[in-house]
Amino acid sequence: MDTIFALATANGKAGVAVVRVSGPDAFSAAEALAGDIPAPRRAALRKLRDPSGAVLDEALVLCFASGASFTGEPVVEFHLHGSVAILRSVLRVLADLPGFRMADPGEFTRRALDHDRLDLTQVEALADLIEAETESQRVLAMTVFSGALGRMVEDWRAELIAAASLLEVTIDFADEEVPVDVSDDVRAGLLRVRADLDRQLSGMSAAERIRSGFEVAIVGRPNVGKSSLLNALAGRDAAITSEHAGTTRDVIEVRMEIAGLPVTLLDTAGLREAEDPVERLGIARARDRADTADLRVFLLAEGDEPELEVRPGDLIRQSKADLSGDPQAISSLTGQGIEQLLTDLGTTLSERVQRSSLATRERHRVAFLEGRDCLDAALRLLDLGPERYDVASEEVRVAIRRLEALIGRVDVENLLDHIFASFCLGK
Ligand SMILES: Nc1nc2c(c(=O)[nH]1)N(C=O)[C@@H](CNc1ccc(C(=O)N[C@@H](CCC(=O)O)C(=O)O)cc1)CN2
Ligand SMILES: Nc1nc2c(ncn2[C@@H]2O[C@H](COP(=O)(O)OP(=O)(O)OP(=O)(O)O)[C@@H](O)[C@H]2O)c(=O)[nH]1
Ligand SMILES: [Mg+2]
Repeated sequence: MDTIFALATANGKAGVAVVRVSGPDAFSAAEALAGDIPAPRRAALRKLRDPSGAVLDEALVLCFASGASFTGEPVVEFHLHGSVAILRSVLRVLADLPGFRMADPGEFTRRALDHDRLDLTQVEALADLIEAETESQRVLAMTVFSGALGRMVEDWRAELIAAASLLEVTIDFADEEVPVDVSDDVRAGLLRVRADLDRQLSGMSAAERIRSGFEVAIVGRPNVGKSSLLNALAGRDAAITSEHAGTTRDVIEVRMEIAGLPVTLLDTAGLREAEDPVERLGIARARDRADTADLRVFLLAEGDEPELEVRPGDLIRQSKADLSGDPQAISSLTGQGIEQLLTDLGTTLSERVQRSSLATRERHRVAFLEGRDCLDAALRLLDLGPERYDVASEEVRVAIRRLEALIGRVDVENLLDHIFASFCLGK
């Protein structure tokens, strides 16, 4: 097996840059560059030299023994001064060591998976953790990274194995005169797992929103102040505003965090019967995006009615409070009601992620659905009586395999490339 190395920290100038080395010969990198192998888990200050003896940097060297590292392999870290030139010189020395090569993106984590340091759900969660930009994303990713989904799958697995074994014992003793009816116990076990699967499935859209974010569209007639509101909510001048009705044509997107949740705010073209063909295209886009958004903020001038269907959770506000003097209205000019609108958006969105599942990905959903189908089939067979117990237990075994694929217990080679494709170099 190759020994791999890569910059583990972000590219470019920095206070400190960490180069990570993992593999059977990792310690020889410490020897080659630092002259000795510091005691494991003790950061040691060393002059790093190239083979000619020239000093490349004065750095911290940190070794992890095989079986007690992130990857499970011997690992050496060089904590360098974050200079592009130092980094290049150190990487060159490493590349010249026999059996050493640059790591592929995600390859350290892949080795951690291969050495059972992480299960597949934890690998995915690690990718999410690194991508996390909001508080809710960090909390969800951290929960799964701590192994919560993996433990849940292990519990289901244990419950299902117990059920299948009960059935199989009954089959084995079918000829003997021991009339034990196991069907109630088996049914209870299958139903427990089934209920958990249902709960996870119904919480998936919330989890997906935490991962990918909510879309909130600001809609209303031209000139009511939608773009001004977008700018006020985002706290920056993201969209052009003007006194001309029909200013906004394309959908303007602004990413922000509301109540710890990732939100994309959409500013849209004002809705009206327009003559101008470009404006008409903009309005068609506005309608489409408002329709698919998770939530709409209807911004109205005095006397306006919402132009589109108002769905549960949608917010309706009157604009330009400073002109109307209406204490219920909001004003992007004075800021009246803007904080409250953010609070209301946060409350509405938070309610939607209350019962988030731990499963966030399509492959989780597919495994849950397939597992549940097998359990349903098993439950139906169970009702047909002991002659069908063998087929029922086979269905339970298939359910177990489907769920095992979640944590990578069964062969998932073909999945790995897909999962690791999203990793950054050095992870
Ligand atoms: N410098 C540095 N910081 C880092 C990492 C790293 O690799 N290097 N990590 C990497 O992403 C994270 C920490 N993750 C780690 C996970 C496990 C082990 C480890 O050595 N595990 C052993 C021993 C456990 C123990 O002593 O408690 C083990 O699990 O057997 C080290 C780091 C975040 N910070
Ligand atoms: N007095 C006052 N004027 C506002 C307020 N909000 C927006 N305006 C003004 O109203 C005009 C229209 O604002 P925009 O934000 O461009 O309106 P819009 O809804 O995006 O308009 P379209 O893009 O054409 O659909 C501009 O002149 C803004 O300065 C407000 O709260 N108070
Ligand atoms: Mg506008």
